[in-house]
Amino acid sequence: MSTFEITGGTTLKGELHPQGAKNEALQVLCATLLTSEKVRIHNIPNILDVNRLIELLASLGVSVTQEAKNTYCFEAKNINLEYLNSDEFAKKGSSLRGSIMIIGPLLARFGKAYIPKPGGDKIGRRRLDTHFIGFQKLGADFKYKQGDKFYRLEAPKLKGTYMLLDEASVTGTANIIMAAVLAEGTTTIYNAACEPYIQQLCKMLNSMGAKITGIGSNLLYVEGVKSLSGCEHRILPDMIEIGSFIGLAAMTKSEITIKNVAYKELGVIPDTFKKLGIKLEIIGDDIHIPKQENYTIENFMDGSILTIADAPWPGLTPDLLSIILVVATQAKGSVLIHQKMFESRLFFTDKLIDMGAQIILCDPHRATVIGLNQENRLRATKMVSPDIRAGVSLLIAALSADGISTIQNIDQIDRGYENIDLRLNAIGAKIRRIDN
Ligand SMILES: CC(=O)N[C@H]1[C@@H](OP(=O)(O)OP(=O)(O)OC[C@H]2O[C@@H](n3ccc(=O)[nH]c3=O)[C@H](O)[C@@H]2O)O[C@H](CO)[C@@H](O)[C@@H]1O
Ligand SMILES: C=C(OP(=O)(O)O)C(=O)O
Repeated sequence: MSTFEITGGTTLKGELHPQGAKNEALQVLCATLLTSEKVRIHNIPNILDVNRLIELLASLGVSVTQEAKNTYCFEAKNINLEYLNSDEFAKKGSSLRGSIMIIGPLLARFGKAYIPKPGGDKIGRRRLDTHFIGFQKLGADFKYKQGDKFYRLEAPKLKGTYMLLDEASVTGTANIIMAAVLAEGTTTIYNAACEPYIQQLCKMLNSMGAKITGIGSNLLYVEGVKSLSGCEHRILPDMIEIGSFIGLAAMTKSEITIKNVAYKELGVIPDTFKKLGIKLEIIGDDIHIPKQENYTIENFMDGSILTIADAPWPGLTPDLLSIILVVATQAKGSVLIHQKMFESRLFFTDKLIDMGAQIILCDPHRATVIGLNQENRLRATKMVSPDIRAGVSLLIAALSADGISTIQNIDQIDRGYENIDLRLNAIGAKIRRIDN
């Protein structure tokens, strides 16, 4: 496992270009399995999770051609379903969360799909009921034995139906949509997740000949078609990376411009950072964060302490809460961070407390942060990255801290951030990658 050694306390200055969105990439890559024709995808981020999924698709028989740095062409003409029974598949499939989304396309096109229990962040229980109940409603037979780490689904034919999802699961909605596009008849999905990731997937599928309406809402209609054709698709900039860069600028008192952010797709993210007192200027489609010596957290209108909580889209994505928490440690004022979705995502606050941050972890879901107003810098320390977003939050904390910090297990960061060390060093950061 590699390590980052970070010399903190330097101010950064310059432009950052966000990578393509990890969570969209994982969906649209799986969608390439739905057609035997060529699918060209632009702006694919060069990150561990995406590269692992591309490798998995190639092992399944998809022909993969890299045409430019972030552009690939996929052709799923000769799929080897036998691979699903191999030990190698069991290992590769369980190494990331996104692999779960090969089920919908495989089931729709080939009538069967097996998948090992997927990986991803260990941030609490991450159930998959929504996926499997959805497939069962479409007529699939689902087999899973407790202790067996494999899920098996078979369906000679999928039939459209009405379904009300028990929760607005992001990958669950994507999976069900990809199964429904080739089902017989119309599928209505209510309480669907509607993140830009899902909207992008639906637009891509429609460009392949699918008939999906209601895009952007939580009520989707999917009229099944007999087959899909190839297409060309461009992945949106990663909104979580954009949020991470805004937080980084504020914490390190840096002036940073984030280029081509697709501002319209960012939902409540910019306003949430503004509530922490961070100034953002929108110039064309760029976000410019001016150098700020201090930032003051707003209270609610009645004077009570601000709460920032996650919620299904268009609410605030849970993937930014760890970053918001770390940024609040140097703000003026207090805020309650409420992580409603995941139950183990706030434990990394112990590390921030070691560094001198004032945080009370009220319970696994809630933390109160009392900002230091940039008066006392955090202290450098040694830490291990527990998950992707905590990892980046700790990186931001270390960049703002006095002294030299180390973060181990940075594979967790590489899972979702493309060459983060090189990109930040280019604007003045001091991060050294040590390959162990
Ligand atoms: C590969 C991928 O795309 N991963 C994302 C995806 O994971 P993923 O699709 O796995 O997450 P889900 O949307 O299924 O659910 C995440 C968690 O939130 C809970 N939940 C979900 C919906 C809801 O209305 N209420 C609720 O409490 C679930 O029980 C679960 O514990 O969506 C998560 C939620 O945005 C993000 O953190 C992950 O980055
Ligand atoms: C939780 C995340 O990823 P995954 O679902 O891949 O574990 C994330 O991107 O913050």
